[in-house]
Amino acid sequence: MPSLTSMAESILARAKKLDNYLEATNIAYPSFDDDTLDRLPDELQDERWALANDVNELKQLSRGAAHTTLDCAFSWTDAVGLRVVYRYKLANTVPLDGTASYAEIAAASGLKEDLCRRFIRLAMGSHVFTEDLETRCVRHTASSRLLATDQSFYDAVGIEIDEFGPASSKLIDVWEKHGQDANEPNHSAVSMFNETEKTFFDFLASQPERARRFGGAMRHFTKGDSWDLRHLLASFDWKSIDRPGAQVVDIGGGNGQISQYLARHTKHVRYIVHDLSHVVSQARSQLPSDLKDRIEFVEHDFFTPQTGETAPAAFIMRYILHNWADKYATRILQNLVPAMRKGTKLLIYEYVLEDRPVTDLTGRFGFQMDAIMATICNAKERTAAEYEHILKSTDPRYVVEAVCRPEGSTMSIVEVGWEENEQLSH
Ligand SMILES: C[S@@+](CC[C@H](N)C(=O)[O-])C[C@H]1O[C@@H](n2cnc3c(N)ncnc32)[C@H](O)[C@@H]1O
Repeated sequence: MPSLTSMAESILARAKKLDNYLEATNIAYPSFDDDTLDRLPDELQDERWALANDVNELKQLSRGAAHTTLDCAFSWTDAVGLRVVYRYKLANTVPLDGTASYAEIAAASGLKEDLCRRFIRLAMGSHVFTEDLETRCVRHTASSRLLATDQSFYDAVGIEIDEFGPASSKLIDVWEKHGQDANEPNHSAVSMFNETEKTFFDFLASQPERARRFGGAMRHFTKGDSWDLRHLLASFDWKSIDRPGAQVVDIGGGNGQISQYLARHTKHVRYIVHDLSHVVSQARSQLPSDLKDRIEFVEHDFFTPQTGETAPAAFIMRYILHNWADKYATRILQNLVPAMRKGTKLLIYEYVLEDRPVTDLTGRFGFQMDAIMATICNAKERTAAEYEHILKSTDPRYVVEAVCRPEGSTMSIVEVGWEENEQLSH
């Protein structure tokens, strides 16, 4: 491990770089009131995240082993403070540019004044709100102001703190009841927590406000450059299949977001979006008219085999396999086999998990997603080796040809080919 001084020097060098930019462009230094680092250009954003990672390492070393572990153990207390703020919409009870007394917050929210004071002060430990020391009134910080003004940010906080977090308390109970290889989506921690035998998505279908929140949260989480679909273009040689007559089948393609984007960036390929009937009928009616000759929506349950009459140039799946345990992921892959031919590609567009421990704050996201997938549907994020394993165990003719994560992208493409090998096919 480097010395504390050399770690601090590296932090200093990064901080200076950011300060230099802020000073040169007359942007204020960041404060808890104004997150000015959001205004850094793309090329300096990486420096900002590197600074946060370095500071986090130094913080953990200086807190020491016991305190760092206890910080993690106590993190539920921060979460519960934020949950109270979320549930009682406390951010909306404080004027954006003024202050509110605890009595006013209590009157506006319906939460007892004493509880408002205690839980808001708990949240203040994470710089969600601050208090005017003279008047003892509450004022916004950048974080609480975001909660009051950005609905998808509010939804993202809500889904974690009010849905997934509490449900995760049932994860171990699920393993004890259904076994450690529990893989039924309707026996998940979310299902147990909500006392239902429904899957999370079926359950959401009967809860319009929670379904809306889920959609808002997903929009927030997929904002930003690292999620930009241009990375999908850089992950695969689309020109290699962009010829007259070529078809790409978008398995579980939802409203066709991926197909629409690809249709606008390829010339000839036709996109066939497969999904369940209720999704298809809605998606069809929302398809922009200029894409009607390039995109077709077809009802197809991916737990039934492809007909195999025509072999598409490629199948693509985004956010499909990570929703399913290996048992089901294998069935989905098995059902493509009748349509696979030499030259057909299967493009799995997913978060591909690192096969090593990751401590940096950005890279840990994949492991956090993995915990979420376990909680909501007994599913998982997978490493490249795990993708290879489920493909090979489904059918040895599947061959992983590349795993590509373009620079700056969160998502990767696992590019899979099909080997028509006489010996294997008999
Ligand atoms: C997480 S969404 C991903 C949607 C789309 N691939 C995207 O990336 O925008 C999962 C999709 O799988 C679809 N789905 C779930 N079960 C299915 C099944 N048995 N057959 C076909 N589609 C299914 C859902 O309706 C939903 O559109």
